[in-house]
Amino acid sequence: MDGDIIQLPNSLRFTCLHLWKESAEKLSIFEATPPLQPLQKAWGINANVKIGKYIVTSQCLGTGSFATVHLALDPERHRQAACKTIRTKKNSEIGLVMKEVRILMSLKHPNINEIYDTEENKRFIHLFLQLCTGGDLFTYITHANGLGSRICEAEAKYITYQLLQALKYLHEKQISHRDLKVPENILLYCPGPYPRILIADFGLARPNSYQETFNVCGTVSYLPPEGILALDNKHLGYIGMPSDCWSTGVILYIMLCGSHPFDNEPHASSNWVTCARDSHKQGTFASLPDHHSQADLKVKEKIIHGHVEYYRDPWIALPDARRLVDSLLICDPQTRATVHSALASTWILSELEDLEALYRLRISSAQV
Ligand SMILES: Nc1ncnc2c1ncn2[C@@H]1O[C@H](COP(=O)(O)OP(=O)(O)OP(=O)(O)O)[C@@H](O)[C@H]1O
Repeated sequence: MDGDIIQLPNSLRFTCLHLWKESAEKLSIFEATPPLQPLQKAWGINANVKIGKYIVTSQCLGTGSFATVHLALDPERHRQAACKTIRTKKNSEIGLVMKEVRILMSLKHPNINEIYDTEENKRFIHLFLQLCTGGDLFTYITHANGLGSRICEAEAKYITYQLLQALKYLHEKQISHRDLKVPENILLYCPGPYPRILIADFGLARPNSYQETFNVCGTVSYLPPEGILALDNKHLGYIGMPSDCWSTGVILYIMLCGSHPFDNEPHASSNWVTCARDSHKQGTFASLPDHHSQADLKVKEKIIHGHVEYYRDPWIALPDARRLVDSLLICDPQTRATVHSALASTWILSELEDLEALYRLRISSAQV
């Protein structure tokens, strides 16, 4: 401890000095005073700060279009958390963020990122969330092993099973997520194979999701055909739950074959394109540069025609998986697979016992 003295008889006397490392030397996610980044300064978190009962560190875990997320510590419960900070300018924005909070607060599921607390001041809303240390699903798929930007069938099945469990829970509560995508919104609870996934970012989630909405939002390359049509025709609406099922089909396709079913041109980068007309995420779509709009147009066309190519590996060897992807990527939302029918697909049912056993062992037991 700082100040302790070790005295060795007839020998030297040592005084222990607790050395506080300069921030520039710290790199690990779990260290309390890591290097500063300009964004963090702009966001107002540039050193350890106390927000409510939490100590929010300057360690940035990630940034989205509307939020920045820092590592936080809860000294009362001796646990770490992720502090998602959203800058709010108008009262209406506060209302929309609080909508996300209310939805999250009403949810408790092993595959949904839990919210612990919120703190609010004039400029920011801070959401304290369950910490995920495994990164996002996209990074996992592209870096996990030597399969070249895809994962093995067994892992893809286990991840799909978890995703469907979370969606079943949400859809039974009449909530749709509407922004499921691999790059940011599916996080891994911790590193390692057969990861536990957590759905994050409920900023576009919608209650009463059996109702048609005219406010299209989400990421273009994950939107279903009816969402794309509604995006371009303001009088058209779409329903959130079938939209989540479509996105699940896209995610499953990506996991198994390592490319996007519709956004697969070499320079098509519409993956990042977020569009929304009904939330604090408003306006992004409108401000796209031209070349992105072009790439985006192609992706939109492919989605509307619902043409999925299965010409490459590994589809020949995976007929049941392909049938499930096909059923989730049906253009007509009325006949598209639901979460229940996806869970009852041959691909899932053929290994249900093993899936359930692994899920119970690694997830349900960890929740208790
Ligand atoms: N609970 C968490 N634990 C660890 N990291 C997280 C957590 N939540 C978010 N992050 C990181 O922060 C990043 C941004 O978070 P999030 O996607 O929620 O922000 P956003 O601005 O709402 O996103 P978007 O750009 O999709 O609108 C994520 O991509 C992820 O890397």
